[in-house]
Amino acid sequence: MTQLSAAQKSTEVPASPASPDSSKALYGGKGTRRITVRDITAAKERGEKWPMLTAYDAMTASVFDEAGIPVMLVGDSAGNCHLGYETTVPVTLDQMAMLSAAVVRGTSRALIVGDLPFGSYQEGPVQALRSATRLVKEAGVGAVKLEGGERSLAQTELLVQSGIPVMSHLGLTPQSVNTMGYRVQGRGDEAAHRLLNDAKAAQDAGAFAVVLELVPAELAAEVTRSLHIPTVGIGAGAECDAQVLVWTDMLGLTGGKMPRFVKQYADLRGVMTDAARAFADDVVGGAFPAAEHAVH
Ligand SMILES: Nc1nc(=O)c2c([nH]1)NC[C@@H]1CN(c3ccc(C(=O)N[C@@H](CCC(=O)O)C(=O)O)cc3)CN21
Ligand SMILES: CC(C)C(=O)C(=O)O
Ligand SMILES: [Mg+2]
Repeated sequence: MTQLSAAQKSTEVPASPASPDSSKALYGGKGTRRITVRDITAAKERGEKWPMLTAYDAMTASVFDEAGIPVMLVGDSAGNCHLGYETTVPVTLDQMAMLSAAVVRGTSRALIVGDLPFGSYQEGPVQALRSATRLVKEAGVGAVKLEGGERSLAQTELLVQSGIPVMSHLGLTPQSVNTMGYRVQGRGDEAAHRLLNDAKAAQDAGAFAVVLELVPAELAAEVTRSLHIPTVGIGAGAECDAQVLVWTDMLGLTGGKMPRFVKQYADLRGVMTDAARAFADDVVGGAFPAAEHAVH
């Protein structure tokens, strides 16, 4: 066995609560192995905030992985943002399996969460287990997400008992657009109480995290304080443990009217439009290909 140097030994001294061990951080930490749901649980205990982005393909996912994004969601928002549908409702489990597999292949560090699409878990726990098992075995996801608290309780329990980590999704649940519409959820005492109950039910059923979509910030803060699992906000204020955005919204690729919770960090749509026009102009004008692009 090799002797540890003094410097190596000193890194093993447990961090005091006053100076949290930043080497373990989900974002900006030193870890290189793939993140697990246990790392997510530990982050809540440290009071650490973390970012999540959606991804639908290997290349985009590899960029976010290299940027250090610790958790990626293969969202059924792929319906809108990748497949050209109006809503997430038509998305199939076959499509989610294909996209999830690509995102897993494109990443080495992020925890990949696969969204269970509409119709793949509503029939009951057995259907949910069959669907989630496909995403785990065929695509290699580390966890799945499903919409609903109380109404998806039996599904969450069976998946967790079977060894599949579950992220729950409450508030605006887009798969229920035909009954709920796209509206803020949890406004008013009764609705707020129902949401808090749903969150606790998801936690008790074994969920490792809960997405809160379009929920009043004060209510999301209360849920965050009440749970020992992290809350992941989207339009749910700053007090959530984590934040998620749809990647094409965040990078300005989606186009059209954005939900007000979106912050745009780039203008990919503008960049790509300009590049496509520059290429087209070069082809039409004869500037491309130049001599160095030809083979002889
Ligand atoms: N591109 C994209 N981004 C998303 O965030 C997203 C999807 N697609 N598809 C799946 C769901 C659907 N989501 C949505 C869809 C619409 C609103 C929306 O219309 N919000 C309005 C009104 C809210 C209200 O005041 O009640 C808003 O201005 O935020 C919000 C979230 C979030 N998800
Ligand atoms: C917006 C997030 C939470 C989602 O469910 C999705 O992208 O499908
Ligand atoms: Mg979704």
